[in-house]
Amino acid sequence: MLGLAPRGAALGSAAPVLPSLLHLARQFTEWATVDPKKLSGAAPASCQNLVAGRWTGSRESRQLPDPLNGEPFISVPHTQVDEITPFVESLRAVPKSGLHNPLKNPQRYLLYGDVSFRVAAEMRKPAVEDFFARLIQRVAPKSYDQALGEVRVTRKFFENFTGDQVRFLARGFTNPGDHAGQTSSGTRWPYGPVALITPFNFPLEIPALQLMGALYMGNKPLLHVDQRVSVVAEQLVRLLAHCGMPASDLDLLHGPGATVGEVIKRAEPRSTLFTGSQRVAERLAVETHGKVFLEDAGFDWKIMGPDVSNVDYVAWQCDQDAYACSGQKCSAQSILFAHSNWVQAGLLNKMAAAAAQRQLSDLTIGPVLTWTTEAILAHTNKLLQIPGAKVLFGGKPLTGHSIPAVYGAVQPTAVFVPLVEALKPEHFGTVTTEVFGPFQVVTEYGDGQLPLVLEACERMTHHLTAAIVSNDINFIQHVLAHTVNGTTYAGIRARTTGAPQNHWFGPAGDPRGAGIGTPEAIRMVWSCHREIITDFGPVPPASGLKQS
Ligand SMILES: NC(=O)c1ccc[n+]([C@@H]2O[C@H](COP(=O)([O-])OP(=O)(O)OC[C@H]3O[C@@H](n4cnc5c(N)ncnc54)[C@H](O)[C@@H]3O)[C@@H](O)[C@H]2O)c1
Repeated sequence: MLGLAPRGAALGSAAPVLPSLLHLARQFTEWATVDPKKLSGAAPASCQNLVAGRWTGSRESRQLPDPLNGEPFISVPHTQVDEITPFVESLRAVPKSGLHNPLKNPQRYLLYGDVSFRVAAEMRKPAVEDFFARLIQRVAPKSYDQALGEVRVTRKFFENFTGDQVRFLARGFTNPGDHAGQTSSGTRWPYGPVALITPFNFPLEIPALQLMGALYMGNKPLLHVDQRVSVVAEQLVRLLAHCGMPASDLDLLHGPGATVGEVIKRAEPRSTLFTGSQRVAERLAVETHGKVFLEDAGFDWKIMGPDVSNVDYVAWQCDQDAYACSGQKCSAQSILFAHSNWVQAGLLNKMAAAAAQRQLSDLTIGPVLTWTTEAILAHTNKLLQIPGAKVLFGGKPLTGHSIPAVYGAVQPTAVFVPLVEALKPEHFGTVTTEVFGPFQVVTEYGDGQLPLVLEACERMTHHLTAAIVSNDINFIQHVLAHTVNGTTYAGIRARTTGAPQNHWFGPAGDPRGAGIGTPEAIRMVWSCHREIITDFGPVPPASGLKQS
C-alpha cells in the first residue's frame, strides 16, 4: 500500500505525508525472501522447493560457500532421491494435452500475457532491477553491468510476450480440404509434463526465458537450476506468483543434478530442455530415449578476414567476448583465427592491454565456478607442449583474494597455437576443449590458408556461436557458406557473445539442438505440431460409394 497523505493533511504539517524511501524500496520487492545487499555469512539466506503449489523444505540442506570469501551464506534444500515422490506425482498428474491448448482453457494464453505484463512492469522498477542484478552478482560473480544486462534482457523478453502475444505464439494455419466440409488445420500442441534444467552462468535469463516458453505453450514444467545459483530462480518464481501465475503451474526442485535426473527417469516428462555441459546432455539424451532439446557445450570461434579496420574496437570486442563474465558464457570466444594482417596491425597487443585492465574489485574478472585454478593451469600447460605454442598473456593465478579453492581464479589468458599444429589429430582435441573460464586459444593464418581454418571449423563437434570479422562481403559469404554455427555474427562488429531477447540463440547441426528467446524458439522447443482435419459433411449419397 502506498502511504498516501491522509485526507485533509495540510502541506507543511509535521506528520510525514510521503512514505520513506526505505519503505518504498521494501514494498517494491514484497514478494522477495532474500536481501542481496545483506546476504552474507552473517545474514544467510535459505531456499525452498515448490511442489504442487506448496513451498516445502527437504531433510538435508547444503550450505553454499560465498564465491568471494568461502563463508557459508545460502542454505539450499539438498533434496535426496527418497524425497522425490511428490515431484514425480505432480508431473505424472499432468495430462499430455497440457494445462491449456488451442481447444482447452484458451483463456490461459491471455492469463500469461497478463502475467508477463505485470512481471515486466515490476522489473522496470529500479529497486527490482537492482535486486536481481545484485542477487545474480552474489552467486555468479560478474560485473554489475553484465548482471544488469541479464536482468534487462529478461525484462524485455517479458515485454515481448504481453497482451495477445502469448496467444499468437499458438497461431496455426488452415488448408482447404478435398471436398465441401473438409478443412485441415495445423495447430501448436503442448507436451504436457516437461522438465527444464539450466546451469549456473545465467541464473535469471536462461531459466526465465525457457520457463515462460514452457508455460506459454500450455506445459507444466519441473524447473531445476544449478543449486549454486537456484536462489535467483526461486525469487523469479515468487515474483511470477505475485504477478498472477497459479503457483501449481510449475514445480521447482533445488538439489543435486542427480536428484532431478531420477525424477525424470521416474516421471517420464514428455520433453526435457537441458542447458549445460555436453557430459550431462549426452547422458540425458540416453536416459530420456531422445526426448530432449539440448543447449550444451559452446566452443565458439571467431575468424578475422584479411581486411583490417577499426582495430581498437575489434580488440575491445575480442576482450569482451573472451573475458566478460570471466569467460563463463557458452558463447564466449574460445578460439580466434586472426589473419596475419590483424597480428601485424597490433591486435594481440591491444587485446593484452584490454585484458590487463580487468580486476577483481569490480568483478570484471572473478571466480570460475566449474574449473579450479589447477585444472585451468594444467590445461594451459598441456597446450604449451604443442610445438610453437606460447602464452600471449595471463596464464597465472589471481593473487590477493579470498576466493575458495573449490572455485578457479586465474588471469584472463590467451595461448597461441600454430594453426598447422592445432590441426594435427594428436593436438586437435586439446586445442578445441571448452574451458569454461577466462581462457582462449589464438592462432594465425596467412593468405591461402583459409581452407585450413574452415577445416578446423568442420572438425569441431559443437556449433553454437561464431563471428566473422570483416567487411568483405565475398569473404563473409564464403565462410558462411562453409560453416554451420546456429548463431553467427558477420561484419566488422561481429561478436561471439550476445544472447539477447531479439534474436534466436542456439546451436545448429544437431536435430536435438534447442533455441531460446524468440517466438520461433518457443514454438519449436515447447510445442509440437498437431494436424486436425475436420470433415463435417455434407455426406454424399450412399448410392455413389465405391469400394477400392
Ligand atoms: N548452449 C547454451 O545455450 C549454454 C548456455 C549456458 C551454458 N552452457 C554450457 O554449460 C556448461 C557449464 O555448466 P556446467 O558445467 O555447470 O553444466 P552441468 O551440466 O554440470 O550442469 C548443468 C545443470 O545440469 C544439472 N545436472 C547435473 N547432473 C545431472 C543429471 N545427472 N541429471 C540431470 N541434471 C543434472 C545441474 O544441476 C545443472 O542444473 C558449459 O559447457 C557451457 O557451454 C551452454
